[in-house]
Amino acid sequence: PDPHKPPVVFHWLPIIGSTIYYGIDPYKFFSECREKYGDCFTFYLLGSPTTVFLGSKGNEFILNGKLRDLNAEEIYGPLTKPVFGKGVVYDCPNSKLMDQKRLLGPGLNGAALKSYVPMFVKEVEDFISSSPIFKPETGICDITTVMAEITTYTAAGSLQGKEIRDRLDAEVSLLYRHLDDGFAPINFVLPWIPIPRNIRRDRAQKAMAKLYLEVIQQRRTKSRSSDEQDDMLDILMKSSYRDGNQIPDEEIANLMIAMLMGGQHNTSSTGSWIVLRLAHDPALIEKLYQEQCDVLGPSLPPLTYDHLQSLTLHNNIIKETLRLHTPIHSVLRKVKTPMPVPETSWVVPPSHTLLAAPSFLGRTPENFPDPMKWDPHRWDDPTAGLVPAPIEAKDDKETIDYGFGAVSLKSIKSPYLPFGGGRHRCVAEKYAYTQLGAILATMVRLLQWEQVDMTKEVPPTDYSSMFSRPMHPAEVKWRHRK
Ligand SMILES: N#Cc1ccc(COc2ccc(/C=C/c3ccc(C(F)(F)[C@](O)(Cn4cnnn4)c4ccc(F)cc4F)nc3)cc2)cc1
Repeated sequence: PDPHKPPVVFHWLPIIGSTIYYGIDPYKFFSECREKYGDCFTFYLLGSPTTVFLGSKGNEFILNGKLRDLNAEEIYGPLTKPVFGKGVVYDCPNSKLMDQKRLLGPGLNGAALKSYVPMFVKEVEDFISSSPIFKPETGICDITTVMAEITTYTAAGSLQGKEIRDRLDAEVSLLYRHLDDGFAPINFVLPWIPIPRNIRRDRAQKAMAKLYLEVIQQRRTKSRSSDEQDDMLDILMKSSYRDGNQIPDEEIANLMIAMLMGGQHNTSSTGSWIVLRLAHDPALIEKLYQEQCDVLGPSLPPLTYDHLQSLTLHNNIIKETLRLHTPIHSVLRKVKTPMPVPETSWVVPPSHTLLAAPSFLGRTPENFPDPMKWDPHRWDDPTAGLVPAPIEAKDDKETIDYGFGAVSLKSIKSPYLPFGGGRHRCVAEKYAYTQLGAILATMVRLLQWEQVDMTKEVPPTDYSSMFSRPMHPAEVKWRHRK
């Protein structure tokens, strides 16, 4: 083995290398490799030498890597450009992405976010009162299907705006499905193959973008009643890039599609896992109902953003679910300049892809006692998930601003990073918590549920799609709360 490179994971097959092992269960694969090779090792992912660097040193090395050394858009661009469209996210220089993240901020935080909560609640109430699935008094449903619909309606009913929401039942959901079918790991390597799925994806992207352009035109002509809170579309229509130019309408449309895609997969996967984990321990559902009665009063008034901030058990359930069920398990970067691995004689060459798995630390006993136990109460301990900081930790206050707000430097050392870190850190964390919190609180008010077979374990994880999710079918037995 080459003393100047990280060790290569033994594999039988050329090209395929360890792809299948990794694809079936990344954490199991990483854990076995870590036993043999330590935190930094190289494996072959569909022919590409992929260097994994686990632990907080690896997270720092990759998530806080310098722009001249590491590149995200080279890896993600081919996959996301056909789905999101031109000129946004990974189809533009990183500086433009940082500017786009800055401009998205106000639509994902503050007054806009607060205004979404009644919309989230209404969408869940309408879904449960009108969907044929919930017509009877009790029944069995596939929670991944239900959560996908609830997530789409709550995202459309808030972030996407009224016009898109109103067209959701008919054309938009079909377009969304065609777009989504094009969002598959195979498109990391072969995004251009003209298979029907990709041709439909390209057609759907154009049709979706056209829809947004029509809505933008409509809004430009008819001035909206001023008392309504601006939604994301309003905010982007009023926004300008750092260079003073307004965001072109096409880029506004494509950013809205990116938000829809990103939000959809992360929230529906996490929402499904929350329901499945609670079905395995239904007493917790009653605890959640009790928490709402205690905190909001037995009359259970209409839910507000401020209410959600005080529902501690609800938030700890989301937090604990994200620890074991982080939708994105691997963060990938292209190496652009040879990168020496600190405290070793190794240099990662530009032919390699770097892979960080921030949630690997969420499964290590040194960071979380009994790590594979899903226990929301572990977060009642104020020291849970904190890195044992040396006394003289001076960089506590130090932050860095990549262009969309201050990100703390120390936070990258945390063993709990479900929203990533550094310049590519998620800007929609608060939106995600608010959407999930509103969905969970409303479902708890309307339904009770448990596993079809209470002796079973929680379903296994399907790591093979773009976002890890429960293996299909994931069924729960539910009934309307009296
Ligand atoms: N055999 C086999 C075999 C081997 C391996 C595998 C599977 O291996 C892998 C490896 C890596 C990955 C990475 C996932 C990945 C990355 C980027 C994105 C994204 F860009 F899309 C996103 O970050 C998503 N996001 C962020 N926050 N919210 N959404 C985003 C950004 C901004 C935006 F506006 C909208 C967005 F939605 N999405 C997903 C997934 C699977 C299967 C089978």
